[in-house]
Amino acid sequence: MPNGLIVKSLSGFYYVQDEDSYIQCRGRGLFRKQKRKPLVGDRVEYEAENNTDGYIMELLERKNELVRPPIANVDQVLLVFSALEPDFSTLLLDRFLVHIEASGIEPVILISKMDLVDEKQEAEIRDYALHYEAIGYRVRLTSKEDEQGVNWLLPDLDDRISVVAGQSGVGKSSLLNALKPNLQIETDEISTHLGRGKHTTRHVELLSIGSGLVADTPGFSSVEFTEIEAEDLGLYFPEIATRIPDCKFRGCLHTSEPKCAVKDAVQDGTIQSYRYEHYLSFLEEIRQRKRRY
Ligand SMILES: Nc1nc2c(ncn2[C@@H]2O[C@H](COP(=O)(O)OP(=O)(O)OP(=O)(O)O)[C@@H](O)[C@H]2O)c(=O)[nH]1
Ligand SMILES: [Zn+2]
Repeated sequence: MPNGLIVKSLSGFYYVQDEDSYIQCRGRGLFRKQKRKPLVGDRVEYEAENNTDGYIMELLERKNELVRPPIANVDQVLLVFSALEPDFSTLLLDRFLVHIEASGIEPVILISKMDLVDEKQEAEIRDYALHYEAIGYRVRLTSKEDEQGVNWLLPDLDDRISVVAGQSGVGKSSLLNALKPNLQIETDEISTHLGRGKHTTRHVELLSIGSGLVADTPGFSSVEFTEIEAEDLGLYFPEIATRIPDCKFRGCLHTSEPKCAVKDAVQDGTIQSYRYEHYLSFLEEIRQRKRRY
C-alpha cells in the first residue's frame, strides 16, 4: 500500500503528501470506533483511485505528539522571542524551555527583531545567547530585515518537522514570510494562510521549506506546569540535571539541603543565578498548585 505524510488537516479531510502527489483523504471509519485520530505529521498508509477520494487505512507508529498545536512526530520547536517589542524575557524563555524539555522535543531559540536593539541591548542579548549555548541549546539571532539572518536558519530546518512557537507579536509570521521564497509546495492555501492570525479557521499545516517541514500554526503562546512534578523539574534544566548526581541527598530539590552540587555551581558562577532563580520560582509554583488540589 502506498504511504505518505499528512501535511494538512481541514474540515474532516487529511491531505497526504507522497513524493510529488498531494492526495485528499478521509480517515477510515474504523479510526473513530477505535478513538484514534490521524494527526498532521503522521506517516500513513492510504488507498486512492484519484487525488481527491483517498482513504487513510493505517497510521504508522508515532514518535511523539503535541497537543497544542496537534501535530505528531515533531523533531524540534523553534521558540521565537523578540529582542524588543515585546522585550526579551529569560523568565518566559525558561518557562517555554522547561515545557519543551518535558515533552522530550528539542528546542531551537530564535531571537527576532535584532534590528531594533541599540548597541548596549545587543551586547546583553549576545551575552544571554552565550549562556544558553553553554547550556547546550542552539541559539539564532534573526531579523526580518536581514535576509542572510533568516536564510542561515534553513539548515536548521532540513529533513525535520519543526513547530514555531512564541508569544503573540514576536514575529513568527514574519519569519515564515521571510522564508517563503524557498517554499516548494505551490498552492493557493499557502499564500492565504500565511496571512493567518486574523481569521479563525483552525487548521494545521506543514509547509515545505528547503527540505524541511514547518508547522505554520501560531503554536502555544503560554505554558503552565500542570504535568510537571517538583522532583522532576531539575531534569528540565540541563545544567542542573547534570549536577544532580553530585548532590549529597537523593531527591535533593536544591533549595535548603546541605552539600547540594547545584547550589555550589550557582555559587561559583557555573550555573547562571537567574536560571537558578527561575528554577526556584517554578518549583514554588508547582508546590502551590499541589496545595490547591
Ligand atoms: N523591526 C522588526 N519588526 C518585526 C520583525 N519581525 C516582525 N516584526 C514586526 O512585529 C509585528 C508582529 O509580527 P508578526 O510576524 O505578526 O508576529 P507573530 O508572532 O506572528 O504574531 P501573532 O500572529 O499574533 O502570533 C509586526 O508589526 C512585524 O512587522 C523584525 O525582525 N524586525
Ligand atoms: Zn541539590
